[in-house]
Amino acid sequence: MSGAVAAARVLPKAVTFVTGNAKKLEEVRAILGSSIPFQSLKLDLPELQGEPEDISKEKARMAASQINGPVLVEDTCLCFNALKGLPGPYIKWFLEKIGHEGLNNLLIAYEDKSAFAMCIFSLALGPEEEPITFVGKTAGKIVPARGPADFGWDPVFQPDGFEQTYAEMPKSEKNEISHRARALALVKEHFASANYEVQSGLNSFSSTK
Ligand SMILES: Nc1ncnc2c1ncn2[C@H]1C[C@H](O)[C@@H](COP(=O)(O)OP(=O)(O)OP(=O)(O)O)O1
Ligand SMILES: [Mg+2]
Repeated sequence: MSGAVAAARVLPKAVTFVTGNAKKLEEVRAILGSSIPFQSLKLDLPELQGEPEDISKEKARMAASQINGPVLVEDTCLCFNALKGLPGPYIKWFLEKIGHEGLNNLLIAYEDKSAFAMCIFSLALGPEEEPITFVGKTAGKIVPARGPADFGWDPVFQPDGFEQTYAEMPKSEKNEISHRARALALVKEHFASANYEVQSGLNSFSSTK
């Protein structure tokens, strides 16, 4: 389904962004501002296996059936080109087990330190609906950790064209070029053209401008 839907689609309630990661939520709020009204819910959804887009879609299906309403979820991958895209969606466990140094060590045998950060949002309008995906990528390279270590692998990812790692960059700058910002730009475009109407109790709003 593309973003160009003519008839207004009534959603029973506002979209819920489901994540167990407070930092992700913080970035999504900072990037979206008030452009898309959403609520959030902290739920630890299972970490699935497979191709990144399938993982994100399945995550949305699970969240939509738990919430019984429209949901937005996001799955983040860090893909090393020398390793044909791994750790990819498994970056969470790699980071947890081997840390920043271990991530660098994975590439010791390779000259190619290039990588890309990828963020895949999936929007499911309800439990029985096929999720729509929005993919954002930012190319860069893996470097020894620099900068504050308060968000995941930010200290070891240096985006192309910048001298700083994600962790060293001012948040506002990161939020302009990040994989998450690029995916959210597509989410915004979709909401701007999809003509959703939300009805929840006394409140209602339309996603069109
Ligand atoms: N922008 C980012 N910069 C650095 N690290 C990130 C970023 N986004 C996510 N991470 C980390 C957090 C996780 O360890 C891993 C992504 O795994 P993922 O399953 O998408 O997140 P999560 O399990 O923390 O939240 P969720 O509940 O939304 O799945 O990468
Ligand atoms: Mg997760």
